[in-house]
Amino acid sequence: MAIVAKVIVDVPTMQTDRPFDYLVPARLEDALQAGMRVWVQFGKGARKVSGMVVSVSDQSDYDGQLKPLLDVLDPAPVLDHELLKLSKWLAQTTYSFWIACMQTMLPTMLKIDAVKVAEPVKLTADEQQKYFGTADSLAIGSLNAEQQVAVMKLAQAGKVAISYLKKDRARVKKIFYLIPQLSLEQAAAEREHVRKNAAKQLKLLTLIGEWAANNQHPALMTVEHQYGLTKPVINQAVEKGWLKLEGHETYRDPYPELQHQPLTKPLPLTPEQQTIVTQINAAVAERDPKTFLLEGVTGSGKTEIYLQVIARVLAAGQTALMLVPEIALTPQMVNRVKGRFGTHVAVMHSGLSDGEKYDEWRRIARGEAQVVVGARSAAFAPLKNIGVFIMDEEHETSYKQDSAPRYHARDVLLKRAQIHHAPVVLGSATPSLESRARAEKGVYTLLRLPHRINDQPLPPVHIVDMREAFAHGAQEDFSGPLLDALRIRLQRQEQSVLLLNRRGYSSFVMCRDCGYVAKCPNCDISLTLHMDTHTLKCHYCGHEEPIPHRCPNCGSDKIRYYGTGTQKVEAKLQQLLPDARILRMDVDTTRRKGGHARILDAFGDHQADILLGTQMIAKGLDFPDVTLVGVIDADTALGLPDFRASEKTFQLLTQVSGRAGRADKPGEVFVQTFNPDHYAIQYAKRQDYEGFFRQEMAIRHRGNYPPYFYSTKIAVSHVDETQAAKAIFSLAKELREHLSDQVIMLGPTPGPIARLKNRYIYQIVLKYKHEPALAATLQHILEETQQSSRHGFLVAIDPEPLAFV
Ligand SMILES: Nc1ncnc2c1ncn2[C@@H]1O[C@H](COP(=O)(O)OP(=O)(O)OP(=O)(O)O)[C@@H](O)[C@H]1O
Ligand SMILES: [Zn+2]
Ligand SMILES: [Zn+2]
Repeated sequence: MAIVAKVIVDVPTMQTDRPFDYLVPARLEDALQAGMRVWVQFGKGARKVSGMVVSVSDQSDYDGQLKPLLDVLDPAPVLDHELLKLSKWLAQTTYSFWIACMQTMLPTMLKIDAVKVAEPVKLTADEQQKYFGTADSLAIGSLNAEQQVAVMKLAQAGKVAISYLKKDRARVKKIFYLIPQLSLEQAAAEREHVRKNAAKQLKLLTLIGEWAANNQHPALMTVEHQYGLTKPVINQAVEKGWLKLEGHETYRDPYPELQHQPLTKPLPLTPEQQTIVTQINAAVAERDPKTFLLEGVTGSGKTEIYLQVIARVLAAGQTALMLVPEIALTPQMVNRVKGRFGTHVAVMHSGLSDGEKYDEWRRIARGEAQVVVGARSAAFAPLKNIGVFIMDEEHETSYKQDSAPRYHARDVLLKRAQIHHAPVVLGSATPSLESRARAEKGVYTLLRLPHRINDQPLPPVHIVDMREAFAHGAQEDFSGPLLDALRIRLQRQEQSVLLLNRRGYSSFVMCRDCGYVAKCPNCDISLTLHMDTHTLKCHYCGHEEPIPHRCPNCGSDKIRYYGTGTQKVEAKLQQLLPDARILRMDVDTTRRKGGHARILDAFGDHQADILLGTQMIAKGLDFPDVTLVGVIDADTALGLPDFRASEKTFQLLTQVSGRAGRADKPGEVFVQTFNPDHYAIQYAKRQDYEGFFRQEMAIRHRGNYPPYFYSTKIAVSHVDETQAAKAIFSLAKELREHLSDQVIMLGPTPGPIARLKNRYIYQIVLKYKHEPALAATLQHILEETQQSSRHGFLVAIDPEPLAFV
């Protein structure tokens, strides 16, 4: 009987988004398993493409002659049964291509596909610029689904060649060891045959004798360093048969400095902590996939709870998956988990090199690491037998991916929890409204830690009305009360943290004479200044140009940089407090690898009195001598047309306030604002999450916003604005026909960025409570646009978007 492999091919289009049957050649019959990548011939031209085996069967639904599968890429499955199942669920719930979802789950180095420009280049200058910029090749994995389709089309037109770069095996890092092939006596005898002036060879022979006698296999690297024996000398010895080189796979350790620290001991829990740990442990033991919402004020000891639950899970022979927001993956958090569980921990976040990521992934897949700490994409870590899922700072918006597949890591954890029969712990001092509302309804179990460890009070928060402050001679960004508080800290040799709540982290260029702002020629967005390369870049399409010295519009030379302003604020602060030692943390000072860690270490070391930074300083920092937190501009987000603006402001203020007075010295917070009476600011002053939750829920209820309503955003884009507009209106009509009249439709409107990568965007937001026909309707719309994609339409569907506009 023939064995058939069901393969999802790496051709991300709607028509190919299903398994195709291939005949498994006899030589592979025993070896082939689901979750392995393979080479197959596909389509009219019988192109060679890669694909993923999703199942192996002895039956085929296809009547024609099956093509044989060409080859396997992986010696073992890269996706196990659970992750394969998860990938299908992900594709359905995010309206994405199945193959794209599977690729999202794998580390970059396992993605074998890169697209290269064909030689000779047949792309028009426009196409070259649009897809490749100045590069001559690009990884197709770095493109979104729509771009991938576009590039595939270029490939079909023979304009670019697809070349598959398989790097993963070559990139396995190996350590070579020297295995003596001579005994002590043989080595001595061999010395007689060597020229007397060949000092290196004589030395090596002596060493070989010693290693043989002591049964040692020294590492090549050590031998080179310790004895100054160069590679040619050793290669010669290998040729002569004195030595053998043996390569052993090894891992890159992203945190070498943590290697030799003694492990920390669990702290004796407070009664509050103990009650919570007991409840979570009970669910772990009963394999109850329930969700806990751990609402604990800042500094209440949530992390210690996570660590003790993880310890319990490990003791039972299970594994643990813990997510933290990218921004909080400071060495502080990694230290705490690695410090407790040492080599059992694998870390996954974007700060690691591709090689490091790949190594950590392999350690997990092979069962060598049982605890995973990572950012969003670590939700797909290939752990087996997971005993608990933890998501710290569960309200963080970085858990939602804003390109396809548009998934939320929280949903992934909840789904995996069902498969593994394990509980989920969502922790935060300021839970998302969605999660807190679910706890209210009893869908999640609410656990609360209302007190700080050692019953330290939460720091008092003073609201400074900046309108008044300016009347009383405030110095630009600094009110009198904040400056006084800073001076007191300097006298007492205590530390302060200052938050500059500027929206976005980008800097731009503007002409002071005519107001011209440098904009991207392809997108409706200003270009971002990069001082390191001295260029202006578009973060959306990659367009890059030199910084102008004269205004291209009016010719004036008064063209200036504007930006987050941290540098300017720092200069002003230094002028006001000449003796203060200030550390600045923003995109510029953390751009280089490890920049983040260096600044935090220096601050922890008391090399500075004041840490001044953007949002990245608000989270997870635990410095005992910080007794003052200042927020320079609390309201920047409040003016945005975003229904989550109040929630985000409240969360940010509460989180950053939580950095003060965490140890025995009491803390104090100053929040400067132009809206002192705004409820988000008032509740943050009282650090009253529950109060804020109730008021905000009332407002969401009145506006029919989440969490009272579900929402989905649908965007259509086209290079021709009229076409895009027409398409969105016909799409709106179709949605109205198929959906109930309970659905609230916002739009059609132009997208928040009206043009991106030369495509005009129009959008619709749907709000609804229960709409069983929605998924099928959207799926149908996607299929339709695929048909019409030769007319250049692209549709993007975003379930539960972070923002409507
Ligand atoms: N049971 C305990 N006994 C003594 N100290 C503890 C205990 N639990 C936690 N701590 C200490 O209290 C401090 C605050 O705890 P932790 O950082 O875990 O709080 P958190 O709730 O995670 O804080 P945040 O949300 O603000 O980051 C830490 O320095 C921690 O080591
Ligand atoms: Zn100008
Ligand atoms: Zn652009």
